Amino acid sequence: MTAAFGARLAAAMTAHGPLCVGIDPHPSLLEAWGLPDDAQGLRRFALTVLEAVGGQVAAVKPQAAFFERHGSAGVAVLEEVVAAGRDTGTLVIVDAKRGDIGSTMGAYADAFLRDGSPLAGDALTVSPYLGFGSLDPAVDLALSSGRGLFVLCLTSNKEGHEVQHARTQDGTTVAALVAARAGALNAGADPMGSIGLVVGATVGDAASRTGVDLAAVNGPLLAPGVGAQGAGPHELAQVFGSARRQVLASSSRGVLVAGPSVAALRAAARQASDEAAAALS
Ligand SMILES: O=c1ccn([C@@H]2O[C@H](COP(=O)(O)O)[C@@H](O)[C@H]2O)c(=O)[nH]1
Repeated sequence: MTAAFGARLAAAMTAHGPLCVGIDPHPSLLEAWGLPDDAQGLRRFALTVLEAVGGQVAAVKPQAAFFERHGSAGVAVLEEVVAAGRDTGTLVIVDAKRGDIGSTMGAYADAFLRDGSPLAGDALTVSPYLGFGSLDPAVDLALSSGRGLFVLCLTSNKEGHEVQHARTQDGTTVAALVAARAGALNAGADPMGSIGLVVGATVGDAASRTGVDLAAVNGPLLAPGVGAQGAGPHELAQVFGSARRQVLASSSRGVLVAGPSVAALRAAARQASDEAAAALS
């Protein structure tokens, strides 16, 4: 039986530091790397990133959108990248941000979380904005298969507050509700549960302003926004306070601009990981 995702991630962060490298084959990066904007270019790009950081960082996070924009050929590359990432021993978080009514969510869960599915990594990003309970099929399958979820809570984009800071009739914010539901699923887990949140490293004091108790989530906190979106060590320390040990900082372009040299990519990832570790210690 596979160990729980939360325990596997905690061990990976202890071994390699608290960094997730995003695999985001932007057209502009493909061009900068001298690669074509097609499925072969994607494949070369993603496998180069894995050669550089596989076994060196806690996790990688392929962004599904950049593969899907190439249709079935791109999705086939994503499948290859998920398998190759897992073969390196590095945890693979598929950033597909799925969310739908429960019956359809069951199909997404089968695609991204079921043993044997070619798109199933170690964890999946999901959206709770059809109601947290709509995620139940994904929660059930993640927990029974040793996988994890990262539920969008306080996202790194400037528009996120329109929905996430909104208050329900009793004054609770939407973000606080999402965080409390994740925390309930992680209750009693040691060292931490498998139902994480996405909390951008760019959100400043939003957690305290929205009443989100990050430490009480007792699960991993995926923190995009490091690097290209402007957040760095100072912001990581500021945003996460006493929940620092749960944080997996995520950087895509901030590392990827160092390519296509494998050595330069590896060095950029090591520097980002060391900086995150220092900020979160
Ligand atoms: O709140 C969120 C949730 C997800 N993301 C994703 O992370 C990466 C960020 O890329 P950078 O190049 O490091 O800016 C990207 O795949 C986003 O879709 C996010 O940025 N914010």
